[in-house]
Amino acid sequence: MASVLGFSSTIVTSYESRNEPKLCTKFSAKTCSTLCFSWINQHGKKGRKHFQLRSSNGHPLNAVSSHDGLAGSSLAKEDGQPQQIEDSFSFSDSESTGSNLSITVVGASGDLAKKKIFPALFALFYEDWLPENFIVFGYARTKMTDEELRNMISQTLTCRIDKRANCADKMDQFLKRCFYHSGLYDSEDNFLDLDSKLKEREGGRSSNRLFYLSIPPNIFVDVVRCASLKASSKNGWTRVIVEKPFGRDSESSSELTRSLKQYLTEDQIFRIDHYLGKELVENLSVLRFSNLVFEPLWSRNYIRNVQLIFSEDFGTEGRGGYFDNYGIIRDIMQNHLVQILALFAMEPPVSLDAEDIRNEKVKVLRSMKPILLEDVVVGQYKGHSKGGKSYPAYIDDSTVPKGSLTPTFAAAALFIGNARWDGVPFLMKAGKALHTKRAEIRVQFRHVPGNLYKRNFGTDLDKATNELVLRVQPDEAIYLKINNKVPGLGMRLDRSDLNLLYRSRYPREIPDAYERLLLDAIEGERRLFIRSDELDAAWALFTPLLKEIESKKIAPELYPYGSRGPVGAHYLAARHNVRWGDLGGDD
Ligand SMILES: NC(=O)C1=CN([C@@H]2O[C@H](COP(=O)(O)OP(=O)(O)OC[C@H]3O[C@@H](n4cnc5c(N)ncnc54)[C@H](OP(=O)(O)O)[C@@H]3O)[C@@H](O)[C@H]2O)C=CC1
Ligand SMILES: O=C1O[C@H](COP(=O)(O)O)[C@@H](O)[C@H](O)[C@H]1O
Repeated sequence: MASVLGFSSTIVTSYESRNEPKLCTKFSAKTCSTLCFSWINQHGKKGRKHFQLRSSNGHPLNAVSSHDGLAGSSLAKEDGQPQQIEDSFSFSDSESTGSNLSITVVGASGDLAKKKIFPALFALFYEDWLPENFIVFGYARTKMTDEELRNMISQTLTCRIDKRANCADKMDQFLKRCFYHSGLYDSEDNFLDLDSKLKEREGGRSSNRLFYLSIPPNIFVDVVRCASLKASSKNGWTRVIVEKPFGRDSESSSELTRSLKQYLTEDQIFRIDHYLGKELVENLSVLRFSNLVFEPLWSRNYIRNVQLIFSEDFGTEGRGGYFDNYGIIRDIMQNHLVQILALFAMEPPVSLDAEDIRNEKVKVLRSMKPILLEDVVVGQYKGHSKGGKSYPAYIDDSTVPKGSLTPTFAAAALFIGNARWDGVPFLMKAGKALHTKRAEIRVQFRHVPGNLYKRNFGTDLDKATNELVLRVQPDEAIYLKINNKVPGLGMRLDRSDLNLLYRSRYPREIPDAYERLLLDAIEGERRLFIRSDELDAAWALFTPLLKEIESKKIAPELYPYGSRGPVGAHYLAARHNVRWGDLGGDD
């Protein structure tokens, strides 16, 4: 760790950008301002005369993107028109005026709030990432007191495995900052009451307000209208995190965007895709752009296929009602997998700034060739008994309509029609109720031309090509399959792994994706959030396919709960000369 004197030069050039504000929070506010001020002066970044939070891309934040040509964020005026305000958060503001951060979790009684959002907020608090003055409000229709909310939240809070000190104290301190307000999602009056409660807790300080919409999509617009008209900040920024699904197709997604933009500017909307907050997905660009060995190989010249694989070993039990309206292609492929694909395939961005990265991602999405029905396999799990235990079929769920054709599994071959990737199959596979839970990116390289060791491989030359695997979860790892000489006097080659196993190399708990994304939203860093044109391009890719599947009533291939999925997926891969890497048996 750099000494205090070395801070401005050493930490700033390091990739561990989040050590900076964190380090600062450990110093007195004055020392902190001086250190960061000195860095900003030295590097001339924006010339701002106070400490700034740094984003996950290592840049001091201006907290305003120039996308959409806006110089500042806005909040809606009473007439519903966006009104320009200063959009910045800084510790110096917080020092001089004691500015506050108020986070309202809308849908606080729900599953996602309990499972992910409150625990992530606590983890940020536990690790000193939140500003000194922050409060958290839960909002939902369910009647609850502050104390009942605290009890509910406390069930799912955990401390870092490797840092349990003061856990109970920290939980107590966090819970004291949590409050609850019960209200309807479409009632401006109820949001006005929320505004009064927020103001009371904010104690007259200037305040930045973040709303997390952890609710079903049919009420997004009502909430945004009410929150923006009646509970947005009058003297700081107002931002809204929106959870997927962002529509069901191009039309409904555009309609949602249009409705949201009646009350918010694009800069205020943070469309979350939690896969972009996962450690290994975040590392994809680092691996590519900070190592000489990968980028030169990153094209059709050396890569023969790329596989994006998502599987869960449980079904949709309990979520059948939601799932049946969407299906696996909308639930996983159109967002999580396609976002990873765009990051994987994009050209090097001009910089790590959000707009530079999102510009490159959107180019990839717009270069995608239409997905052909013949390049897609859909499946649905059926009931299965194993070891005396029986597992239900998808349609056994009482919330799923009888005879539903909704796919719980899909595999597809996608192609990018640009110079770098022409002809390279990007194979996606996503499924529920499979034999394993995992998410990974697999890159299979071409054969070595004129390989001198051909005869030492045995019969399966295909297995002898290099393969790079980024295991997103579980047990995060990056490994490269190489060919190696088996030690001894003979000349026999063996497949071996160069293995970066995270739990061995970095034996500390990896933050949950929601922690990174919440912190980014607080800091105004948009890099890991979906811009509206990215969303449009992703829907433009999948909407025709979805319509074709639905209008032709394509029957999904049934596969047993807990199996490896429909055999059709193997035929699909084989037609593109691909072997699924996750089924190879030696991974
Ligand atoms: N759960 C998960 O793992 C994931 C969820 N998401 C998305 O996040 C959002 C929230 O998810 P989740 O917490 O599971 O959702 P829930 O179904 O649990 O809904 C959240 C809250 O919204 C209110 N609510 C539910 N249904 C309705 C309705 N029909 N009309 C009005 N209010 C309703 C309820 O609160 P009350 O009755 O108290 O008002 C409920 O507690 C959804 O958009 C979901 O698609 C995305 C990824 C993963
Ligand atoms: O967005 C979603 O993601 C979850 C899987 O998330 P993970 O972080 O647990 O891998 C999935 O279960 C759900 O169906 C989907 O809506």
